[in-house]
Amino acid sequence: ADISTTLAGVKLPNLLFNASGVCCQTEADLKLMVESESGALITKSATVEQRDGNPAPRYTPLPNGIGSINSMGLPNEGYEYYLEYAKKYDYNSEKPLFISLSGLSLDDNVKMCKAFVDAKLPCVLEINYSCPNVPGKPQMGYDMEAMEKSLSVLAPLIKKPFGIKLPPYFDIAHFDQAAAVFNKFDNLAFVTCINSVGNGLAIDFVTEQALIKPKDGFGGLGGLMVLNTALANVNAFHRRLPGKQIVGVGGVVSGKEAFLHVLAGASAVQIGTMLKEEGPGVFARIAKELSDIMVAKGYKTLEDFRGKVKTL
Ligand SMILES: O=C(O)c1[nH]c(=O)[nH]c(=O)c1Cl
Repeated sequence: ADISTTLAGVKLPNLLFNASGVCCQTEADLKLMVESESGALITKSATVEQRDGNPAPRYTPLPNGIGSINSMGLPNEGYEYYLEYAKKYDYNSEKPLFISLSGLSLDDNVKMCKAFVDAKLPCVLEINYSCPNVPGKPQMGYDMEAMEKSLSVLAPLIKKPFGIKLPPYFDIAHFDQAAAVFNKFDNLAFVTCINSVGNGLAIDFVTEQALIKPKDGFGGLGGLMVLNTALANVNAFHRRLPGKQIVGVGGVVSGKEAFLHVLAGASAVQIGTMLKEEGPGVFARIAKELSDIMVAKGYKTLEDFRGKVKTL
């Protein structure tokens, strides 16, 4: 079956790629993504300066495949590293490049976006409004006014289609309020839902210790356990953002969850925890599983079922 897609005007040979943060901090990581069967790749969220991030242990999978917890603390090589990578990238390859930016202030985001705009590159920007793990920095995604202010500056600056990475919302009024902001920006081409479910706490029963070191063990939750919150956010914004696209992320462990994300409205699907645990081979596996599901159900393309979740 045909699992190709288009996102922000660029063609992806298949709808799967990495969630920013996983397998994408260094050129070596990104090379693995280029060599994988993913349909695209996205870089680790960049800040103006290089960051070491939080002390380890700062990521761990959770027992029984239910997911993961992380409090990485935005470790990255600094935006100029990713700008250089974007300048060297082979845009004739069939795999488009996405760049994640997560400035610690609006000025930082302006500085980084300007640099990418001035470089006139084909890569697509995804602005991260939802990092839950920088101590002292509440995430923008839960501050509608701050997001609107940021977008009112960045959207005209970026000019071409771009996306934003959102935290999960849990209240219908918040879906409504967030969509009202996003619908004001025509070149906001897609929203990526969801980032990790912020500030969970994983405790080891035997040792009675938190599993990760930063923030008293508090960190973002990912993996299968967040699937149903992810599907809700994908569908809520699919219903509320006519003319925009949704990138679905959260809980994709097989072709089945990728299928459900498309059914909920996703135009592309990112994989985080499963990529971290299984490695880049996950893309070939899930691509085949999804294609087999589509054949079994009689669907030829993603358009045949995108957003067609039935209600009772
Ligand atoms: O701690 C992190 O680096 C991190 N971790 C996440 O789960 N989401 C993010 O957006 C970021 Cl920036």
